Amino acid sequence: MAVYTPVTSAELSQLLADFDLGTLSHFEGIEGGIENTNYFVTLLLQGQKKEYVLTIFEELSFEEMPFFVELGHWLAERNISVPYAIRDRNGIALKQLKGKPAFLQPRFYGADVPAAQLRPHHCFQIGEALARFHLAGSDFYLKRQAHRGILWWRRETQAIAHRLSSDDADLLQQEVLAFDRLREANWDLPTGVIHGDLFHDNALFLDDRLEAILDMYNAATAYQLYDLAIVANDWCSRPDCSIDTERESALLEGYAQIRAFTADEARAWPILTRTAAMRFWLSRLIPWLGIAQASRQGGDMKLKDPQQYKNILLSRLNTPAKLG
Ligand SMILES: Nc1ncnc2c1ncn2[C@@H]1O[C@H](COP(=O)(O)OP(=O)(O)OP(=O)(O)O)[C@@H](O)[C@H]1O
Ligand SMILES: N[C@@H](CCO)C(=O)O
Repeated sequence: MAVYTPVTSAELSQLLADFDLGTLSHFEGIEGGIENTNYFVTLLLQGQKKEYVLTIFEELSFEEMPFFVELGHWLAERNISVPYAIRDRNGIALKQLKGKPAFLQPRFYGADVPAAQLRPHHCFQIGEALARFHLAGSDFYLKRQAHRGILWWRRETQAIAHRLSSDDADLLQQEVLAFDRLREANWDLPTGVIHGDLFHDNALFLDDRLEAILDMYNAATAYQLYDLAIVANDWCSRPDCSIDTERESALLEGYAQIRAFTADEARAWPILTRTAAMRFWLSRLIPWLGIAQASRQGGDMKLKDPQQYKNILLSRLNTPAKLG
């Protein structure tokens, strides 16, 4: 259960008093997420019920929030189907609940597709949607360094090395260095706002059509192809962590029909699929080792399996990914 911050109906009603969306009819915690607390909130306005989602941010500070609030508005205004923070009657979208940043957003319908049911047509659609997201976000006026990006993985691989086998520590370090070399090469790798965590559980499908992309709180300014690599590793890997090339081809085809790849992106693809695997191996390892989970109170932190991402990395090393 991932409701880390409990709220009462009185607290919620107080927040809702700033909006003209109606009165509180019902609310319930959403199980499933691991980073933030989410509630489905049903409001009654002129006899009609309408549903929203309230997110309370467990890790992001108030200072970090404007990037995400603005990004949601920016993308939604460009017809990208993502949640955005609803402004109250004074134009304020970012709220405070229990001392934490919070906002209310429209509810989307549909469900994520379980990993075992992902097919090429899902991958094709998410590829198209990600390319549209990248194009819409390419001139977004705010920039953000990923909080689990290059500085973080350089620092953390050093910090945890003594807790790992020397083979694992070397493997992480090898991929950190491979990304450093890629950056130094100054290849033509389009940069812009990326989603940063577009796993299949962050996409809703309705009647087999992609309805919305959720959970943009790892968004940052980075290589667009790196974002696609994150998607490929999650959406296109089999239970044994090998890559399903049929799904991966569909993903790349869907993406490329919206935004064509550069020649340098084709060269960078095998490296970035490994970087993306290293990033999630590391972010899963840290809580697994019991190092960093200070901000969670009142709920159990759900741990994801680091070994899966180590195996995806090994799979990417054994069979380098190809673009085109
Ligand atoms: N706007 C929305 N409309 C419909 N459902 C939503 C919306 N926002 C969140 N949800 C539901 O809440 C779940 C958790 O949301 P989200 O992925 O943003 O949380 P999180 O804690 O940041 O998760 P993660 O584990 O991916 O980091 C989603 O999987 C989805 O079921
Ligand atoms: N998608 C991440 C967790 C949320 O950031 C993972 O599977 O490790």
